[in-house]
Amino acid sequence: MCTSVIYTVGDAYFGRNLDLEVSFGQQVVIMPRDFALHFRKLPTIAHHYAITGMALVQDNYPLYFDGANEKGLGMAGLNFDGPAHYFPEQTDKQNVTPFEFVPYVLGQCATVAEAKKLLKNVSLININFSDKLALSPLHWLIADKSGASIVVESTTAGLNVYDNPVGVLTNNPEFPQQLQNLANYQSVSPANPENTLAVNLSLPVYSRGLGSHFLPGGMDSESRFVKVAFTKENAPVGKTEDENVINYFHILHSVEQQKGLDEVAPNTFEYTIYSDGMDLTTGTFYYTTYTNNQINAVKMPKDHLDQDQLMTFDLQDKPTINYQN
Ligand SMILES: C[C@H](CCC(=O)NCCS(=O)(=O)O)[C@H]1CC[C@H]2[C@@H]3[C@H](O)C[C@@H]4C[C@H](O)CC[C@]4(C)[C@H]3C[C@H](O)[C@]12C
Repeated sequence: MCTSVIYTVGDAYFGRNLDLEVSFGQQVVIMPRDFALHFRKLPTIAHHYAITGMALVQDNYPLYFDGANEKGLGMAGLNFDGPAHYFPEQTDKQNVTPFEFVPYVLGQCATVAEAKKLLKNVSLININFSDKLALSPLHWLIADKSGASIVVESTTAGLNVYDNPVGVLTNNPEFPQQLQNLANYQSVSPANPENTLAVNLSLPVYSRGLGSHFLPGGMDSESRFVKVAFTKENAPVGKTEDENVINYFHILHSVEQQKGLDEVAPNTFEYTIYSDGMDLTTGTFYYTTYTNNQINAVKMPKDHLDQDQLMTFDLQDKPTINYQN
């Protein structure tokens, strides 16, 4: 499972938890403006917006899991196994394969409004990256620094683009059902509850936090959607970048998966391999990993973006314990 959020507090922070049982060897990858973007069925884009994100580089091609561009538009791909459907090539469409989709959008669009326009004529097609790397069934959260966000889901019905009033995405079911399910939890609150069950009964408020008693806490996609929406909507607004980055990671870590809790095959457990987020105004990319809770950061080198070579940064995965004696 995975979770992606946009947290808007002056600057906006966008990113995700990557939850899986195996790591792909991903790195932080900066794609500068002149890195030639080749497509299977579309003309090459020679000059585009620069992108920073988490990607697996294969044959000098960055397969982005998530990222954001220099204009403050972010995009993350999350598992959508079952409903996801990709199409054969269509003559009247911009045919994009899912592994090209993140750079296709982030390379050309500065805002969610621009992305919506671009998506009007896009079809996601079923062409694998290679024999070894088949397509993944994904859906995507796209968000910009104004806080606007959309969800893109390619199903047998076609390419569905939904406005996202919550600014979060997890996995199945389809996005409209996630919103419908969220409505079931509207009485959950950070405040102590009022007794509306039976006003003549004296019910003690025996614990702090009783307003969130019915907040789901499971690893499943619907539970994480509700929990992260609650955490994000009630997150404080910090006064500094440090405070907001810390708030942001607390939101993502509220739905992180610890090893041992989500068995996907006998004795194999999905866990949160990394959590990341970009400040969509400054372009600084932050991340933590399962073994290293220290927040690491890679700045967008704004004066060195007019070039054509990828910049890669290995994940800092070693535990950092600050021994005090
Ligand atoms: C598995 C990842 C999504 C995490 C997630 O949602 N997990 C939940 C699993 S489940 O619902 O509980 O089954 C997705 C996100 C981005 C994906 C990667 C990116 O799309 C980039 C390439 C695309 C290639 O076609 C396949 C390898 C790949 C490198 C993908 C592997 C994998 O499918 C990734 C890493």
